[in-house]
Amino acid sequence: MLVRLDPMTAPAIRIAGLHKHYGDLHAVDGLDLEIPRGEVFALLGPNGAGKSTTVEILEGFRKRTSGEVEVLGLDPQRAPKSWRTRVGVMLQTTSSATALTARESVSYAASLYPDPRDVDETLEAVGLTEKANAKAATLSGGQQRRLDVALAIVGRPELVFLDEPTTGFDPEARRHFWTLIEAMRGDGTTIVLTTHYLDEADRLADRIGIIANGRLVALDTPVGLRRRAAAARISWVEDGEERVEETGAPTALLRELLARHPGEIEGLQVVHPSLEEVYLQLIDDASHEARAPEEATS
Ligand SMILES: Nc1ncnc2c1ncn2[C@@H]1O[C@H](COP(=O)(O)OP(=O)(O)OP(=O)(O)O)[C@@H](O)[C@H]1O
Repeated sequence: MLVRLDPMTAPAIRIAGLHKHYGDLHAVDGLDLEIPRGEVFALLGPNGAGKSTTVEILEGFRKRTSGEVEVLGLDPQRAPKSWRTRVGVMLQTTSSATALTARESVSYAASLYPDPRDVDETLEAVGLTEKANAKAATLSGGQQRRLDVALAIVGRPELVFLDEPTTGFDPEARRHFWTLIEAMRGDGTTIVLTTHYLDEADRLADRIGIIANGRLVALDTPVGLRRRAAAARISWVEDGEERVEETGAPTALLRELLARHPGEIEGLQVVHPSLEEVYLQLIDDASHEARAPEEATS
């Protein structure tokens, strides 16, 4: 049960016991989560894990089966229109392929909000200045996604949902987008993004939630998640042969190596596990756990 809080100061998002069933499928299966204001939160998980369903419930576009949800202090299913102007939304599928130009689309969206950003500044922020007068329908896939980002942020939302925002972006556009997110974080905007790019989550997120089979299987800072894989991999060449050791105490092993080899240690590398390795392990563990009850009954 969510305790009543002042809607103006409540956390950006509160979720308690959220379930969403599609027939027999439990797409969201008992989710509890709180996201404070000003946080950049990344929701990760494999295809079909329940990320978009969760985000769409939070956006007020999908009804939940049960549980409680509060976004900026209000239930999205019952929130008044004024609530929607405080929330920016970028859906997973592009919504911008219209006959309007990029500038006209952003201007129109800006007209719906009480205190919008400057239209040209918004186009610049997403790297679309040169395409401002191009019809949205003629933009490339990546450019349309950039326009979607512009439409989500032009209203100067307190909270913005970005569902796989950089899918189709070239590497330069992704870097540009990261700078934009960092600037929005600097302004105190709460940002919830789903992504399949672990480097993006690692770089941008204050906290990461990993969801599998509709359940949160990890919730931590990027550093905290990486620390879960205790072992570092140290490799070097000794007597002409490559040696590799995995250790939870890399400094101790390095000291020992340095003592044994007073000179240069050939091919020395210390590699810490990436977020991707930790993520894949967590997802693998979750899928084994999900299968275990079925195996027990079959
Ligand atoms: N309208 C619907 N009717 C029936 N099943 C649905 C519906 N929408 C989603 N699902 C199912 O619910 C599960 C969760 O889907 P969801 O789109 O939330 O996953 P996701 O984590 O966002 O995946 P992806 O990374 O592929 O976008 C999937 O198994 C999907 O097939």
